[in-house]
Amino acid sequence: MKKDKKLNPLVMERFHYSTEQLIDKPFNWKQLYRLLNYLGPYVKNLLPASIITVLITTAIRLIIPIMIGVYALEKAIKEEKSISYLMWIVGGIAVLYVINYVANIYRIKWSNELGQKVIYDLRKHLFTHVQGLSHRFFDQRSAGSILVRIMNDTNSLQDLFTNGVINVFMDILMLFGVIVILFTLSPQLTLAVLVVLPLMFFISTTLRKSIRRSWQYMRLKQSKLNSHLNESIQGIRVTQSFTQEHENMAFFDGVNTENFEAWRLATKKSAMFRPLVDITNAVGTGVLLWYGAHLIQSGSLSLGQFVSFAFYIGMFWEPISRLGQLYNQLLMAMASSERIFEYLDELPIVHEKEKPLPLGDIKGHIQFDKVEFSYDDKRKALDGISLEMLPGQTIALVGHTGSGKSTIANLITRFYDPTAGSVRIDGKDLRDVSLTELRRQISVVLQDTFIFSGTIMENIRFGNPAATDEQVKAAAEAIGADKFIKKLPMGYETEVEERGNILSVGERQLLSFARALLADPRIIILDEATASIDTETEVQIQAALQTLLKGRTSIIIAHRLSTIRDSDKIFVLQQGEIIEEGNHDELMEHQGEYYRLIEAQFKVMKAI
Ligand SMILES: Nc1ncnc2c1ncn2[C@@H]1O[C@H](COP(=O)(O)OP(=O)(O)OP(=O)(O)O)[C@@H](O)[C@H]1O
Repeated sequence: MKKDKKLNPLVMERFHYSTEQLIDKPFNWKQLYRLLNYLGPYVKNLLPASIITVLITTAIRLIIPIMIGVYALEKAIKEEKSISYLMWIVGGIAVLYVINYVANIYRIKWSNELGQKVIYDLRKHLFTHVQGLSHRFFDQRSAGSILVRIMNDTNSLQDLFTNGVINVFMDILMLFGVIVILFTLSPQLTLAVLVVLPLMFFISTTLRKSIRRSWQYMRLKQSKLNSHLNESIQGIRVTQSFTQEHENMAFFDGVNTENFEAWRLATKKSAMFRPLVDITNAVGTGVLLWYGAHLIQSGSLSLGQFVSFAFYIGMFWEPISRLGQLYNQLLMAMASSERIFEYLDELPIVHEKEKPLPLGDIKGHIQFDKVEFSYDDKRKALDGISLEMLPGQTIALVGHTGSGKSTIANLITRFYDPTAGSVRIDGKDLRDVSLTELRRQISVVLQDTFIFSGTIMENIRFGNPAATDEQVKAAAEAIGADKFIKKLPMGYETEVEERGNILSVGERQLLSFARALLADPRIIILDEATASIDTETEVQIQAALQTLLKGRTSIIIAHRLSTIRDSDKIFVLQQGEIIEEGNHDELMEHQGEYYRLIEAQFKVMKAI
């Protein structure tokens, strides 16, 4: 890279990426058993079918060398000198090859299907499980790291299930068959040739271990590269506005080089493996020829037996080499499955009782009774909150940043349970009622509206999947969102990307209001956007709010004076405690914290 600008080393230190550790765990039988349980649904169809094809192909491969060496060469040609005998054997071999061909096609088809299905099940299980986990789980992890486990870790198990399980069976069978046949043909020659076995063993274990480590190391570098790339693209706007492209590029260059070097080392080591195995084979073949010739001369081995023997020796190394590879594959799979099972063993902290109370249609009466809550068991986010919100009331929560407003909203939707005290809706403790029934009747409109990839129509329909197009449009009209939607190139059918980048902040807000209106909840929680929007949009949003909040218990984390002033009750929070409550006029008269907050807001507005 051209060094056209001097880099500040301090800036380079800002790049921190937590990468997974190199895992070189010992073999864990319990975990393997748990993993193999995923084969359960296939023990009656795909698994036995694949095993039968393996049995057929292995048996045929074991029979053919005997037919060539002992029967064709020795019996038909040397002893009987009969062409028709030879033709029968050749015909038999041809038939066996055809059967082998067909069985192989099905072996590959079925074992691949088995592998794919197991991974499909595992990924589905993992995704379903992760989706049901509590907010705390997602607080502690980045979306990227969760993605890696659901995709990469399950992928790395695919090979094990596609080839590993079936091949191990085939290889063990083959090895066993070959050894028995070799000893039957000539025990002396077998022992002589097997002197290279320790050499083979040494290469397999030592070199393979080192190869595996270098591939793992390469993956770590790759994951660092991925993280940097991910962050760079996600934050590209900020990078460009602070002109940090040069630093980004320099770091990228560094990681890219590291990745390249790691890859080069890994391929270099891998390339050494095959020639070393070939050398061992060559030594084995040398011993075979030299000692075999000696045995033939002394009359203790026939030529036909020798030929068959040579075939079998060729077949002997293949399963050994593959079993070594499988062992590596298993260790890698152990590392991945450990990460997968760690997620699967994670239980939702907030979970429904076995027999939850039916909630029915709620009125929207909310009570907090001496509620305490902490996210991390260290700092209290809520400290003894008691409050009441009556059905249909509009409640404003105000206070400095970090005072606990969003936490109150999180407890009403039961994303977390209180550490002490209780939250009740219509007199029922939230821990006793059905979670689905509860959340179905509450809508949350967040400051940063999440737009899903799809059309505008689909995004609004997210509030109520059963709604018709007309109902969606009616909701958008009631909120006043239809004006901007109609101006879009395809109207309601305009595609928006995941983050809704083509929409402005105000438009996204209106879209989320329409979504919430369509859900028609009894309780609505609204985190007002702090971003300043133009007066016209402000007026539009105020009107939309009136439609949205009418007849529902509404909790607003309020920033706009107009919302605060119109609300039935205001709770002022400070460090997790309610320090004042009342309506706007009462609190202004009191001249306490609320008064100071409003004064400060006025000063800011005047300054603007
Ligand atoms: N997921 C979390 N994990 C750990 N601590 C958290 C988490 N969310 C919030 N907190 C902490 O809990 C406290 C209360 O946060 P909360 O989000 O309720 O404040 P807030 O009043 O809504 O603030 P803001 O107006 O900035 O949104 C803060 O000290 C915050 O740092």
